[in-house]
Amino acid sequence: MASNASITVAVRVRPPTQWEAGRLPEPPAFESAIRVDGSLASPRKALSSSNVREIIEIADDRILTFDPPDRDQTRAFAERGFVPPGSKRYKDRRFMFDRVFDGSARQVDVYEGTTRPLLDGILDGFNATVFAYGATGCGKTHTISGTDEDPGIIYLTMAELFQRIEDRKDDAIMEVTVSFLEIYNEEIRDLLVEPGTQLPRGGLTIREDKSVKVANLTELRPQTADEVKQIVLLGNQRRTQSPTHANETSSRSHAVLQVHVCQSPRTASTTETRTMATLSIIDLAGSERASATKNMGERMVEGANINKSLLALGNCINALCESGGGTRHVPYRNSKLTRLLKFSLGGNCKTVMIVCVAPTSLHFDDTHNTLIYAERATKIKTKVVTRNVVNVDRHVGQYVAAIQRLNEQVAELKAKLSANTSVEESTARRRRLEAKSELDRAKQDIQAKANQSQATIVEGASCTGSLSLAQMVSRIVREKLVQLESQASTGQLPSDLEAERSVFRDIVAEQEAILLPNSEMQKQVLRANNANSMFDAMLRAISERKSDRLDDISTENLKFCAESRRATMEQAKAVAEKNVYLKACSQQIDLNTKLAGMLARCTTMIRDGAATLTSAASNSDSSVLQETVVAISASLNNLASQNAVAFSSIYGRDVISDHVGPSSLLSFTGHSTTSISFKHPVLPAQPTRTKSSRQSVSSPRRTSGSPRKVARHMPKKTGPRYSITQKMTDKDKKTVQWTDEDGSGNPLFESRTFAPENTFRSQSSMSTGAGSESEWEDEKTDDSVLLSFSMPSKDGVESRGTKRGKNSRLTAGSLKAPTLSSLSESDEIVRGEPFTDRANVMPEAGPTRMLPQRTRKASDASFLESSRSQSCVGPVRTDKKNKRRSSLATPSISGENSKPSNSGAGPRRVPAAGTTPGKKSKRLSLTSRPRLSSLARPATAVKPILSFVSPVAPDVNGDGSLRVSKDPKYKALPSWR
Ligand SMILES: Nc1ncnc2c1ncn2[C@@H]1O[C@H](COP(=O)(O)OP(=O)(O)OP(=O)(O)O)[C@@H](O)[C@H]1O
Repeated sequence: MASNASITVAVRVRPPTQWEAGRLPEPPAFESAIRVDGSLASPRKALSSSNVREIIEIADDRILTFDPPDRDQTRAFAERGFVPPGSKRYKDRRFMFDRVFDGSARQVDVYEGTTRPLLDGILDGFNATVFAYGATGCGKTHTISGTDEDPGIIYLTMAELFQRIEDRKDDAIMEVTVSFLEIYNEEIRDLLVEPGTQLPRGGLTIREDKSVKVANLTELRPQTADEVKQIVLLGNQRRTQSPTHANETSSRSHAVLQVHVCQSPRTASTTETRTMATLSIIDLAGSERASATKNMGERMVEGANINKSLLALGNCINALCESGGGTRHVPYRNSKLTRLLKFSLGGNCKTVMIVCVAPTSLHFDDTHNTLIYAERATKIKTKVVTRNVVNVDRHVGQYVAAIQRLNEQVAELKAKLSANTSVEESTARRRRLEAKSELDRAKQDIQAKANQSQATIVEGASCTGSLSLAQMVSRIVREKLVQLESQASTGQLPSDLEAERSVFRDIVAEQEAILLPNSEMQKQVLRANNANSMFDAMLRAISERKSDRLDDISTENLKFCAESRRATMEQAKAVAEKNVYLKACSQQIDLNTKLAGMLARCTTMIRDGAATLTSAASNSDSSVLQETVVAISASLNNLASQNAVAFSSIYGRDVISDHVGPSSLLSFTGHSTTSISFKHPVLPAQPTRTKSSRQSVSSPRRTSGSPRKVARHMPKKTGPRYSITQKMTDKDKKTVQWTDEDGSGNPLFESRTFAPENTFRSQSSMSTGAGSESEWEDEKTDDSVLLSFSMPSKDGVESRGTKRGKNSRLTAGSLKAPTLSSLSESDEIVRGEPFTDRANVMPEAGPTRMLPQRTRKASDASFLESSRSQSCVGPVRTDKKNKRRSSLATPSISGENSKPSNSGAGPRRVPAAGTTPGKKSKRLSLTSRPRLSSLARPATAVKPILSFVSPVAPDVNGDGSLRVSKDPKYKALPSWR
């Protein structure tokens, strides 16, 4: 491969030095000095005393004009006087070079315009030389070496060379060696010899073969451009420099930096093609005129040698120009410099000559000579440049080295590969870790949101269940109410039905209040729906979010996680709703159980009351009284029989016991009806069965001074009432009403709890058929039971007569409800309290109170607590609730109207939150109020609504059975009316 080339000549005009700049005239110094008429114009400004002027005018990047005409004619006249026409006042010579750089050119501009194009050749095996030529102090050293802060061509060239070697290192093995010498007084000196070593610093000889080499020259192998820069700076320090008149740091020698680049391709062929190239960068000493430098002595000798070598260089250049690359003799051997540059000037080399000139007239002649010198160099025609390629046939012995090298190469490539693999692995691992942490973060977000929302959502589900129950209660009661309303439209209702209607209206109103859109429960459901929607949206957002950090598996994982969390939430909602229904069922069963016992006891007491009245009537002298009492007695018997029939049809057992003993009325001190609660799923304990407990029918005695709110919940008109055990007071408004009245011939069992102040809880209780704790907290202690009966038809009674005559035991196992066997009264047994001691006590204030007042014991209070705690209806209870419970339980023990049987027992009274200790709580009561009007109303066939009964057999013998009386008097069923 060959390349046509001649010497590239570039001119760099240095900027004026500070000293020069101070003597240059400020442009424009004068206006036009010659007038149109030829006379001189008077100068406006005083002429500068200095004769310094710029003598280089740069036309473009290739052309400059030396000593151009001065535009200031006045000044020209002042400087040079009159010039006859035809004679030339200025040199005004134009030079054209390959590149011209003005004073503002930067180092990198010069590098890119001169040396950089040589690099391609160097790496392709072409020799190249760059030398700076010029008069002393014109900027050669500055251009070639530069300073540490503003490095010159050497540093910039080496930096790019090493960069290109780095880029090619996969294809070729490249070696760079550097030598640095100076030619001082025709002596070659090694600038890289460390002082104190055995190596000779000077006196080196040139060996010329196909190339020119300096023997015993130190060669260094720098790896970076910075190392080369340090080498050059070090060499420059060792270079001979002396201050001269022209330059404070004048180089008194020619400095030659040679960079040898040898490269061999990474192949394993039998022949190896090596390319070698040498880049020589030469900083010549400055030419100087002895007269100008005023050098004496050693300096003058130096200058003479410098001039001699430069003259030899000029002669060589002249010879090269004249020969045109031909055979004319070129006197290379006249100086060490030309010998060294032999192949750079006329040989196989690309050469760049950087000519440095000063810009001012102070260096007029030097600049002129230099430009002429440089112009001549442009005419040098070098030979065709060829690559320095050596094909080395490998000797057998070299194969070992080649194999060794290849092995090293393989190892190197393996290392690279494994490095790449490990990089890929580490990248993959990092991405996995990032994905995992992102996934964990997303899961935590989901969990946090679930934790945040779950309580609200689950509570909403409970409220939804409660609303469903309220709807059901509302619908059922409304059906009954519609029947009553239609019956009322045909005529005035009897008082018991009127009361029932009023109660139903209240129930419906309460239930519908719950169902109103702005009710608390509906609001809670709304809140829960909102929370649920937000939760769903959040899950959607998280599971569908796009993240660069998440890989496919993590994305799927996140989706599954979100679905799983959604399913978990749905399950929690379903469980909450189910629990509402389960507790409602449990309460219903509990309620039925207790009401069954109450019915049995009341029926027995009615029977006993009828017998007592009959006996009393026989002793009376008044026939009217006798007749009345007998009639009442007959009605009571009829009522008892009817109840027994109803009981039998409901529970499948006869309620009448054949037990003969003292009258239940006489022994009655209260019964366990106080334990009836529409809210308590926990069954009362098994009582110790006694006659009195079996036969007593009494309304609960009020033991606490808590206020009654029942007045407003009571039927507005309940008609005439009479109490079996007491006279009703105004406060006794809370009732449970049993009626057989629906006209369908079915016994109707209705329970009623009147609304407490907390509508929500009241309605919830109604929806479940059981009162809330707050509603029923007093009913166990002080409320009577309102019983309303219809007189059965005689046929109806007789049709059941045969059954009534039998002894029958009502046992847990014989009851219909399959869940009854799970119920027990063990707590009563454990407590050892007689059944009659339980809290179905009568209001002590009643004037008609027949039996001693009994109070509830602590066990009743604890039962109250335990029962209340199991209420599942309504919002989650708070501390307020707990305090209230305490306050509710205690009055039954320590109320001012009660006499605790065990003063040491019972819970401590704690004032309810929101109420003052002395404030009466608003609670409902269970009252037992048989009504004459109800008794007198003709009965229709009754059918129980409730089919579940408790295993608790109320008022039974110790074995739990209930015996039916065979007393024939019960068969006489006179109508009350
Ligand atoms: N292009 C330039 N820009 C700024 N300063 C320059 C430039 N060229 C030269 N100089 C300054 O001019 C002064 C002389 O320069 P330099 O030493 O490079 O000249 P020289 O040609 O090497 O002289 P000699 O032949 O005597 O060694 C130095 O102080 C240098 O910093």
